[in-house]
Amino acid sequence: MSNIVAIVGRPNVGKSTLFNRLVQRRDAIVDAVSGVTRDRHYGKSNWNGKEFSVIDTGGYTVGSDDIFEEEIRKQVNLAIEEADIIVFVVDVEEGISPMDEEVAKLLRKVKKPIFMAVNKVDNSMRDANAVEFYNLGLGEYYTISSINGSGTGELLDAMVEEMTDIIEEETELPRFAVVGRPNAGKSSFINALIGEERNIVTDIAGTTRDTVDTKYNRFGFDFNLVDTAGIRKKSKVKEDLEFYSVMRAVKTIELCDVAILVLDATRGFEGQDENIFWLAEKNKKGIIILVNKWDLVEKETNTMRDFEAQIRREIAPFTDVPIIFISALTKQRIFKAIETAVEVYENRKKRITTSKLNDTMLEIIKHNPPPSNKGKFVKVKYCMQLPTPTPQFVFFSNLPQYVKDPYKRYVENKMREIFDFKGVPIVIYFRKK
Ligand SMILES: Nc1nc2c(ncn2[C@@H]2O[C@H](COP(=O)(O)OP(=O)(O)OP(=O)(O)O)[C@@H](O)[C@H]2O)c(=O)[nH]1
Ligand SMILES: Nc1nc2c(ncn2[C@@H]2O[C@H](COP(=O)(O)OP(=O)(O)OP(=O)(O)O)[C@@H](O)[C@H]2O)c(=O)[nH]1
Repeated sequence: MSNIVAIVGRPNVGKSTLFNRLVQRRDAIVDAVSGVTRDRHYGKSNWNGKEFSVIDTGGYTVGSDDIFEEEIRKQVNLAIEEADIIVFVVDVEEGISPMDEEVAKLLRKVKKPIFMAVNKVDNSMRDANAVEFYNLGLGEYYTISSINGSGTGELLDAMVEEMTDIIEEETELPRFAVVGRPNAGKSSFINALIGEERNIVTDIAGTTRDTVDTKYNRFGFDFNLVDTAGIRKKSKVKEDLEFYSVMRAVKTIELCDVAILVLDATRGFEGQDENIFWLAEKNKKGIIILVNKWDLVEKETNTMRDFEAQIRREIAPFTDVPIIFISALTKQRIFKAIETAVEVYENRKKRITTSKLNDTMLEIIKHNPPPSNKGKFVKVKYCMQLPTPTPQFVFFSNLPQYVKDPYKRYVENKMREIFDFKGVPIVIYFRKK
């Protein structure tokens, strides 16, 4: 099950501004904790308790004006195929343009929920001007101002009505998603792992979702690969669209337990790799990094160590993620890769008993308590793991509001040292008791 919202529309109508507003709250928190630079085009958000991903198609249009139209048409078609909800943004200042009409024509045929957002309605004077958008034949519209936020709450209320509660289905087998930028070697890795589909045991067609999990047994491990069919069957048209690869990554990450991020060793760890990494982290999925095409790298002393150090700098403070140097071509360390993915899967399911957690963590906190604030001392009384699919811990204390991020990170690092959550995002809350 996924809730993927795609924002479409012609350039300059305010898609990015709306995107920022839709993902802001959640991203702001994530940024503060991890010190990550925010990715512009996709993010994770929630509203009224529903979680969803938002993709801004706008940022992907490159090139001159005359190829814009074709690009936008492709993006709208992909959004129609792949997203769960589409927000079509139009601009009240400009009124209906021929491009809007084109997009509306594509959207009129679609069965998925479509929300037309008439943007730049910054004041009620402009409400009346929005009426002309009825002519696009998409029915009701929402008047919003992405800049000052008015109307966006109503839009979100209506959108989440169409969303499902994402409940992580308990499966017996680990679900792995192989993600990475185009040409990193994802298909080659999958082929090296499973050998041209010869080892398919069963195809489990998702009943409530439009992707396919395929069950494999390799090297003695049972696992599902999420949507390998989708990765391999893609058409030529889709291949060169960055938006397409992002869409697939967003989708398969939502459906997996562990994201296997494939990098191209000859290119390093770059922007798009980082974006996918943090997307998996925000989705609280297990992560392993495979540095592929290692056969092509000139090995001198410390090449591997330096490469690894560079990646760890980029992913700080979530640094205990397994990094494995592989070659899909020569099949070097393919076994190690899958073995590690299974380990991360187990780490993510790990349950620490309340007594063990309190015995170890309260002792550590006693020796190094949170800094006092305005002469008041924070006392942590007890802690427990929450019954969530991914490790989350709550520490009860008298003054939780005084516990700041650096201290939370300290606690997280201690927990990682003691309990081994390699490759797994963990969340720590301080609550009042
Ligand atoms: N008055 C007003 N201006 C807005 C509003 N939302 C966006 N804008 C302005 O419209 C311009 C375009 O906004 P963007 O968010 O970059 O538009 P976009 O659709 O993402 O554009 P592309 O990235 O080119 O596809 C910017 O100058 C924004 O400040 C709004 O609600 N009211
Ligand atoms: N030398 C070397 N080449 C590799 C390796 N893995 C993949 N390649 C080559 O890299 C190119 C891209 O590999 P693919 O497996 O198609 O990459 P992909 O990530 O699936 O690419 P997309 O389908 O575009 O997303 C192909 O030419 C592969 O032969 C490797 O370990 N070593």
